[in-house]
Amino acid sequence: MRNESLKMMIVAALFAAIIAVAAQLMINIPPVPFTLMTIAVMLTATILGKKYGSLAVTVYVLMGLVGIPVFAGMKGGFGIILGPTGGYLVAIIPAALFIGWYLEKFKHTKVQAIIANMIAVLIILIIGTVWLKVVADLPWNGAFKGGLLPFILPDLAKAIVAALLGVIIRNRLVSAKLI
Ligand SMILES: O=C(O)CCCC[C@@H]1SC[C@@H]2NC(=O)N[C@@H]21
Repeated sequence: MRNESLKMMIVAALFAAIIAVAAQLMINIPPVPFTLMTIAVMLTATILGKKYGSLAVTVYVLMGLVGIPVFAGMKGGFGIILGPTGGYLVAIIPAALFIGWYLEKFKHTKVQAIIANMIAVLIILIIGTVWLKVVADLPWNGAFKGGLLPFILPDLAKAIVAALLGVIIRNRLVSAKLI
């Protein structure tokens, strides 16, 4: 394995750990917790790009899947993925892929990063809410009230913060040849 890919895999593992920590910064508002996991996912994808950003997010989900308590509230295991909040956890992988793909196509400017991160938030919230509706057997308005409405504005704000910070951090890491 080339040194460069080994270095990027280590960086991706570090970011997976950062996502795990951010997921614990949460407020329990059943049925779905408010958590900083999403901002960490968006930062990761904005900084690392499509390949290593989505790798870091996938490693995070896989760690939880095998039972490491990295999901919100220090939970882990396959049951969480199959449960009411599993859709958000599955959705962060395509969301990270989307951010990386979009920024590779349209360049890493702050405006493009805000657009990419806002679309990613919608991907996470739409998949998560549909999953919540089906798994928790809620009516559509119950799923919207519990799974989408409380998060839409805070998560769009997180998208803006992640985009602005992500572009700055990425530029610094690229200049320092760290990524
Ligand atoms: O069980 C988990 O670890 C997943 C929690 C998912 C929380 C979702 S992600 C999108 C939305 N924004 C939040 O702050 N919370 C929900």
